[in-house]
Amino acid sequence: MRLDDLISIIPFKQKQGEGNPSLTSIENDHRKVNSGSLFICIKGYTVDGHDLAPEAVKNGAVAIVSEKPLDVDVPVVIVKSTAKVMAQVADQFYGHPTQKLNLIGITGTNGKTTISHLIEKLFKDINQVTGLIGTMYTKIGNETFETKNTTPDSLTLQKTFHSMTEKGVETAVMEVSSHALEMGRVFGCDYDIAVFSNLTQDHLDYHGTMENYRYAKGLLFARMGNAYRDGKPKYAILNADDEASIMYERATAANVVTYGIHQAADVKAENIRITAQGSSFTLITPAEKVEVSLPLIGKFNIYNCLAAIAVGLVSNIPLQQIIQSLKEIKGVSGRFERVYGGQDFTVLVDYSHTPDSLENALKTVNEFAEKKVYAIVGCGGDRDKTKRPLMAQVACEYSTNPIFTSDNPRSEDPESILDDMTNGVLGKDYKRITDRREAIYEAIKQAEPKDVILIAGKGHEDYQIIGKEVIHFDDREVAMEAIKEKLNSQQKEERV
Ligand SMILES: CC(=O)N[C@H]1[C@@H](OP(=O)(O)OP(=O)(O)OC[C@H]2O[C@@H](n3ccc(=O)[nH]c3=O)[C@H](O)[C@@H]2O)O[C@H](CO)[C@@H](O)[C@@H]1O[C@H](C)C(=O)N[C@@H](C)C(=O)N[C@H](CCC(=O)O)C(=O)O
Ligand SMILES: Nc1ncnc2c1ncn2[C@@H]1O[C@H](COP(=O)(O)OP(=O)(O)OP(=O)(O)O)[C@@H](O)[C@H]1O
Ligand SMILES: N[C@H](CCC[C@H](N)C(=O)O)C(=O)O
Ligand SMILES: [Mg+2]
Repeated sequence: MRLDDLISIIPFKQKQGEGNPSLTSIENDHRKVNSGSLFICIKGYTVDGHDLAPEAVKNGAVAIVSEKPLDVDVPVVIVKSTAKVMAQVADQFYGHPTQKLNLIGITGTNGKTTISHLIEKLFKDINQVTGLIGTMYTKIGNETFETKNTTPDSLTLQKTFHSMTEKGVETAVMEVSSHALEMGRVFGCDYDIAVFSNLTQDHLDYHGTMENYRYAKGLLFARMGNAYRDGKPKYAILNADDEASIMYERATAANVVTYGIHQAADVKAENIRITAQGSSFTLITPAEKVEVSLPLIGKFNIYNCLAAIAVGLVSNIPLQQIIQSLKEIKGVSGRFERVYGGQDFTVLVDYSHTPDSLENALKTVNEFAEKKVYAIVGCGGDRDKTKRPLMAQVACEYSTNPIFTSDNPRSEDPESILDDMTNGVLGKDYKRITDRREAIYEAIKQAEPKDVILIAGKGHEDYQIIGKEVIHFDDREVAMEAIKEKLNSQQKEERV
C-alpha cells in the first residue's frame, strides 16, 4: 500500500517532504522498523517516539507520522494525534479485520480473564476457530503468543486480528482494560458483543477517581456505535447487580441483556449452593428454568458463568449446549488453582489483586474452610497505592492468619509498600515477611490438617518484578517445593 492511499482517510493533515513511497509495514517501535516501514511517533510515558524518528529512518523507515515537523529526509505526515491515527491506519492497512470477526470485548475490574476463557470454550465447542487476547496470552486457535499488556496497543491489536482472519478465526474474545479504553488502544475495534463484569476499586493511580474509572469502562459500550447496519444486532451484556450498569445501559445503542443474582435480570441464578468442588444454582432465562451444576468455585464465578451464558444465548447457542460446555471447564490457570502434593491441607493460588477480588476469594474459602485460613497477600509497586491498606484490612478480616509479602515491587521499595499495607491494620494480628518465597514456606510449614492457604495476587504469573529485573517466580512451583519439603521432613521424623 502507498503512503497517500493509507493516509487518505485522515483530515487536516500536513505533509512535509515529497514522495509517496510504498509501505511494507507500520511500526511504532523504532527497533522493529525495516526497510519500507512507516514509523509512527508516539509520545509515551517514558519515551517520546518523535525523538527516535531519525533512528527509525536509519533502520529503513520510508515515511513518518508525527505530531510536529521533524528534521528527516523522508515524507512526514503531521497530524493532531498520532495515537488516534495509528489506530486508523492500522485498521486500514490490515483491511478492517474486526469487521470480518465476531468480536467480543469484556471489561470490568475483576473476572475478565475468566469470562473470556468461558466464552472461548463456548465457541470452540460449536466447532468455531477462536481467538483470544488477554492478560495471560494471545491465542489463535490453540497456538499461544506472549503479551505484555492485557489489551495491546492499537497497532499490535489490528495486526493480531489480521492474523486471526488469515487463520480462519470466526470469533475473537478479548479483555478490554480501562487503560486501553482511555488510551484509545481499541479505537477501530468493531465489537459485536460487549460484556461488563463489575466495577470496584483498582487503578486509581491512573484514573484518579472512581468516577473517571467508571467512565473509562463505559466507553466500551458507548463506542459500540449508533448505527444499526447489516441487520446484525449488537449486544451489551450488563451485570444487573452492579450499579455502574445503569450508566452503561444509558450510554449504548446496542441491545442490552442483563445477568445477575440479586436484581431482576434476563439471565438469573437463584438457589445458589457453593461447595469446595463447585457451584449449583437454578438458572432462569426468558425461555427456560433449569438446574445447573458447575465445577467453578465461588459466587463470583457464578457471575462469570452467567455473563458467558448470556453471550452464548445472544449468539444463538442452545442453552443445553452452553451448560454442557461450562460443565467441562477445568478452571482457569492461576485462578483458584489447587496445588496438591499429597498434603492434608489445601493450598490455592489465586489472582486476586484488588480489595474486592481478595474479599470474594477469601469469603469463598471461608465457605468451605474447616480450620485456619492463611492469606498470603502483597500489593504491586507502581500501582494504585490506595488499595494497599484496604487489601490488608480484607486479609485481616477474612483470614485467621494473614501474611503480608511482596508482589512485583517494580521501582518501589518493597518495605514501603508493606508499610502502606500495614498502616491499614494497626494493632491487628498479622505476619510481615518481605520475601515471597519465605512467606509461602512459612505458611506451609505452619499449616495443620484441614487448614487452607490462599496465595493471592500473582495467579498465572511466573515472574517477580524487582526494580527493572524480572526474575522467575511461580507461586505454584514454590508452594509445591515447600509442600514436598514439609512432607519429606515429616516422613523423616516418622522414621526416626
Ligand atoms: C502506562 C502505560 O500503560 N504504559 C504503556 C505505554 O508505555 P509507555 O507510554 O511508557 O511507552 P514508551 O516506552 O514511553 O514508548 C513510547 C513510544 O516509543 C516507542 N519506543 C520506545 C522505546 C524505544 O527504544 N523505541 C521506540 O520506538 C514505543 O514503541 C512507543 O510507541 O505503551 C506501551 C506499549 O503499548 C505499553 O506496553 C505500556 O504498558 C505498560 C507496560 C503497563 O504496565 N501498563 C499497565 C498500566 C496497563 O496498561 N495495564 C492494563 C491492564 C490493567 C488490568 O488488567 O487491570 C493493560 O491493558 O495491560
Ligand atoms: N466476577 C468476579 N468478581 C469478583 N472477583 C472475581 C471475579 N472473577 C474472578 N474474580 C477474582 O479476581 C481474580 C482475577 O480474576 P480474572 O483474572 O478473571 O480478572 P481480570 O479482570 O482479568 O483481572 P486483570 O484486570 O488483572 O486482568 C480471580 O483470581 C478471582 O479471585
Ligand atoms: N493487570 C494488573 C495485574 C496486577 C497483578 C499483580 N500481581 C501486580 O503486579 O500488581 C495490573 O497490571 O495492575
Ligand atoms: Mg485479566
